[in-house]
Amino acid sequence: MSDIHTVGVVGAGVMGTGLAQALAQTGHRVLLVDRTKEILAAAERTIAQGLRFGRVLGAKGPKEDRRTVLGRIGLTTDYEGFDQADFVIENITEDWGLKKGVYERLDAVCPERTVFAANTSVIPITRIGAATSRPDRVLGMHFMNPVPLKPTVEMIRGHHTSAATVDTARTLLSQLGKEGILVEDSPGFVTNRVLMLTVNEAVYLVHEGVAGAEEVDRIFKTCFGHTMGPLETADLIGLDTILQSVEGLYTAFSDSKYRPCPLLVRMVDAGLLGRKSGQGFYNYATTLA
Ligand SMILES: NC(=O)c1ccc[n+]([C@@H]2O[C@H](COP(=O)([O-])OP(=O)(O)OC[C@H]3O[C@@H](n4cnc5c(N)ncnc54)[C@H](O)[C@@H]3O)[C@@H](O)[C@H]2O)c1
Repeated sequence: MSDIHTVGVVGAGVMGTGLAQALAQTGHRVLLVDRTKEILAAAERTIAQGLRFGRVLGAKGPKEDRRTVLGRIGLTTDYEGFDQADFVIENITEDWGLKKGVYERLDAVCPERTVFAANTSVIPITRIGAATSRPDRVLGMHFMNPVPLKPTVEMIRGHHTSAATVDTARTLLSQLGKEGILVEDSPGFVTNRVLMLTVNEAVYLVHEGVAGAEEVDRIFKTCFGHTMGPLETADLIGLDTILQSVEGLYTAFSDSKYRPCPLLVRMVDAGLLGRKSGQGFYNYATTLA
């Protein structure tokens, strides 16, 4: 597979901005699409800020002027340029109804050769592939947050995903300076089947008054050597995404062990989404600017 040059990134939230930054920093032409110009403008500011700090923290790619890197990112609300996309990575809200509509649109606007990667948390890749006319060219690429700094990606093979598609995805990952670990399709894959259950159970501990958020996190960090506790991780991911993922697992497995904690539901209803809203289990008001 020859090099991948033009990459469409759908969704300019936490993951889409990180991906656009990582791709542009490694020389790719990026087409970033979201619903409104305002969201895209905010995404551009986040990426500019990420470029300022990312290099210090160890992001991949040659040292380049920030404007050169930002100049590789085209912003669009109507998929302009996607007829040139070699590869598309979808990162919209974890909602099957919304994602289905996006895949139908992508299928219509992208060339037949374009590979689609779903950066979903729990939705089965086989179901996503079936919403397109190219299920052999659809796979899961579950990036970790923050994308520019995380070296490993969980790759998921759907029922129809071809070996050539997996190879193409590996080519893109090597261009990004990342490595993939391939697993088979199942709701939540490996990462989120375990992580979402852990986070939800940690929220239950706070809900039941067994321990405060800080105590829960400190136990994981100091007893198990984790860099972050489960509730800090939840704040980083976004509590809305956690809730959508836990609900997705609950539905997929029809298993009550994935029942969402009422405190998680209440926090999402209250707009306490973690880092992205400035308040979750911890306060980030001073770090948002
Ligand atoms: N946050 C994480 O740590 C993480 C990690 C891995 C995977 N994921 C997955 O990545 C995806 C995105 O998560 P996120 O945290 O970036 O969410 P987010 O809420 O930060 O961003 C989602 C973006 O999708 C946009 N969007 C919604 N509907 C759209 C549509 N029809 N067309 C175009 N854009 C649309 C929203 O406007 C928003 O900007 C989800 O599927 C999530 O499960 C998240």
